[in-house]
Amino acid sequence: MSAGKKFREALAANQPLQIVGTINAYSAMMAKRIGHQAIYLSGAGVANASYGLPDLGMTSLNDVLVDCYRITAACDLPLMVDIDTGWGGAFNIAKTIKDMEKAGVAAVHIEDQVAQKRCGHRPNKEIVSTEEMVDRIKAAVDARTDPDFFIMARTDAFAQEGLAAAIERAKAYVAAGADGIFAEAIKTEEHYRAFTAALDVPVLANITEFGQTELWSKEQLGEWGVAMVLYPLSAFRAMNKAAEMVYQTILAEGCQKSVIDSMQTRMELYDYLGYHEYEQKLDALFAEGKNK
Ligand SMILES: C[C@](O)(C(=O)O)[C@H](CC(=O)O)C(=O)O
Ligand SMILES: [Mg+2]
Repeated sequence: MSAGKKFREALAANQPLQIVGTINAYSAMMAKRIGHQAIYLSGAGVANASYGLPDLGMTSLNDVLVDCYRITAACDLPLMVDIDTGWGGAFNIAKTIKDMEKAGVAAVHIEDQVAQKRCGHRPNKEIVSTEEMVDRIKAAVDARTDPDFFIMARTDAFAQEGLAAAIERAKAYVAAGADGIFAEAIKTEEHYRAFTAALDVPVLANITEFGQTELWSKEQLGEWGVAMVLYPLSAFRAMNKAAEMVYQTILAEGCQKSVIDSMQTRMELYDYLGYHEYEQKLDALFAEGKNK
């Protein structure tokens, strides 16, 4: 089954579908074992974690692809990827889609900000015209080879143009072939209800922390018609805080004993990795060698 098909099945089976950010291959393995159905590679996450850069459109297609390959090699959950503005004009966007499919990605979202983009929850975002975004979507849709590969349009228009204009844009994006709509940085129950009522494609709510959106629950969002709930950087933020505490403690106390309880144990780590199965195979191979 293709990655795109897996994503669509997960979407049909879960209302709404929770999609958790997995900053690396190992996080993706943990998310799967814990029972999640879909995972996400954040554009901000790649910029921040893999390159030490802010989320300002400075990472390239190839920078993001490296992380896609690592994650899809380690975990077979459907992966949604943030492709920012698609990295260029129609040809570039087509290449992005083809490369994402080849990397085993299930779904992407492409946004209507200018190339010099910002995080969706920051002020002073600039957006392109509806026509330009429609062209981006058409280029993406035309380029896919798997009809199940899921192409979502993200609109950042709410902040600048308001609710009605953002919904009009979303409608135009759906008419251009978008399979779903990511309504970025909308704020209230009324906003979500207005989006989901106006559109007949799945709508995604980005429940990112410390931004514009309240941390609405999956149940609340589901009632308002939302089909996908995204937690792009939740685990990453928690990892960072834990790491910060460990670095500080080692320096301040000369020892890590006081923070040992915040650490995943060696056994837990090995369990997620299937370390013992590998080790047993190795032992068996060695034993065979000795019997000869
Ligand atoms: C979803 C997002 O595009 C991302 O790159 O993860 C970000 C998340 C964030 O900065 O909290 C966004 O622009 O919303
Ligand atoms: Mg992003």
